[in-house]
Amino acid sequence: MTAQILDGKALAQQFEEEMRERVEALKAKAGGRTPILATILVGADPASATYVKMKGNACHRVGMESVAIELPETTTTEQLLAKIDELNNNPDVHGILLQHPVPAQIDERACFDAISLEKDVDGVTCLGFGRMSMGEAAYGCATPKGIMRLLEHYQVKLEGKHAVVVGRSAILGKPMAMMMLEANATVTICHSRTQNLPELIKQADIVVGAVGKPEFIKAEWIKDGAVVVDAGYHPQKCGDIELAPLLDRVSAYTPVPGGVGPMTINTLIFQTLQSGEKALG
Ligand SMILES: NC(=O)C1=CN([C@@H]2O[C@H](COP(=O)(O)OP(=O)(O)OC[C@H]3O[C@@H](n4cnc5c(N)ncnc54)[C@H](OP(=O)(O)O)[C@@H]3O)[C@@H](O)[C@H]2O)C=CC1
Ligand SMILES: Nc1nc(=O)c2c([nH]1)NC[C@@H]1CN(c3ccc(C(=O)N[C@@H](CCC(=O)O)C(=O)O)cc3)C=[N+]21
Repeated sequence: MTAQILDGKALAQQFEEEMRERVEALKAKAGGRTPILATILVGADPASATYVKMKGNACHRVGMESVAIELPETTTTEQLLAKIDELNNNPDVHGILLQHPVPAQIDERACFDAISLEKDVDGVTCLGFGRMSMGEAAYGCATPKGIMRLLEHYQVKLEGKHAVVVGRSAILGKPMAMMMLEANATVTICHSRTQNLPELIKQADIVVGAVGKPEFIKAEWIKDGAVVVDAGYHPQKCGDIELAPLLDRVSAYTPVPGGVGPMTINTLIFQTLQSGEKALG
C-alpha cells in the first residue's frame, strides 16, 4: 500500500496564496488597514521565541501585520492580565496569541480566559472550547483545527470511524477529541493513566499522537490501513509516533516536520483574517 502523505506544508502554502488575495481585497475596502495579530511571549525560552517569530512572519507573508509583545520572565498574572485587557480594548488588534507555556508563577488558564472571544483566534479560551464542543460558532484551537482542515482537504472521512487521541492537554488533545466527536467519529481519549494503550490504539482507524514524548507510540500498535496524525514535534525532528516502519502499511500519515506544524500556524493566521474581516469588512 502506498500511503498518502498529508502534506501540511504544501497545503499551508496554498492557503497562504488564497489568503493574500483576501487580505488585499479587505485592505482595499478598509482604507489600507489590515488585520493585526498581537503575539505575547513571556520569558525568553528560545523554542517559544522561534515559534512566535514564525507566527509573525506568516502574518507578514500574507500582507497582514503583527505586533510582538515581549514580557519578562518575572511577569505576574496581574501584569499579564492588564496587558491582555489593553489588547482586548485596542480596536486595531484583531487577534491575540498568548504563547504557551508561560512561567510557573502565572495562572495560564486565567490569562487564556481573559482573551475576548472575538479575538481568541488561537482558540484557547474555555468559552471558545465550550462553544466549539456544543457545535456553536467559535474559532478553533489552532493545532487541532489545523489537523481538521488538513484531514478535510485530503478527504479523510471521520464519520463513524474510531479515532484514538493520545493526550488530553487543553490546547491539543482535549479540543482534538471534541472536534472529531463533532465530526461524528467515535472518539477514545488516552492519557498517562490509561492502562491498555497498545490495545486501544490497535482498534483505531485514526490515531492522533499528542503525547510530547519522542516516538512514544510504537509502529506495531497501529493497525494496517490506519490514518496516522502526529502532532508531536521534538528537536531530533521526529514526532510522538514511530513513523518509519508504518510508511508502507498505513493509508495516510502526516510527516514530521511538514505536517501538523505548518497547519497550526496557518490556522492561527486564517482565523486572524476572519476576525479582521468581521471588524474591518
Ligand atoms: N505542531 C504543533 O503545532 C504543536 C505541537 N505540539 C507538540 O505536541 C506534543 C504534545 O503537546 P501538548 O499537548 O502541549 O503536551 P502536554 O505535555 O501538555 O500533554 C501531553 C499529554 O500526553 C499524555 N501522556 C503523557 N505520558 C503519557 C503516557 N505514557 N501514555 C499516555 N499518555 C501520556 C499526558 O497525560 P496526562 O494528562 O495524564 O498528564 C497529557 O495529556 C508535544 O510533542 C508538542 O511539542 C504541541 C502544540 C502544537
Ligand atoms: N498558545 C499557543 N498556541 C500554539 O499553537 C502553540 C503554543 N502556544 N505553544 C507551543 C506550540 C508549538 N507550536 C508549533 C507551531 C508550529 C510548528 C511548526 O511549524 N513546525 C514545523 C517545523 C519548524 C522547525 O523547523 O523548527 C513543522 O512541523 O514542519 C511547531 C510547533 C504551536 N504551539
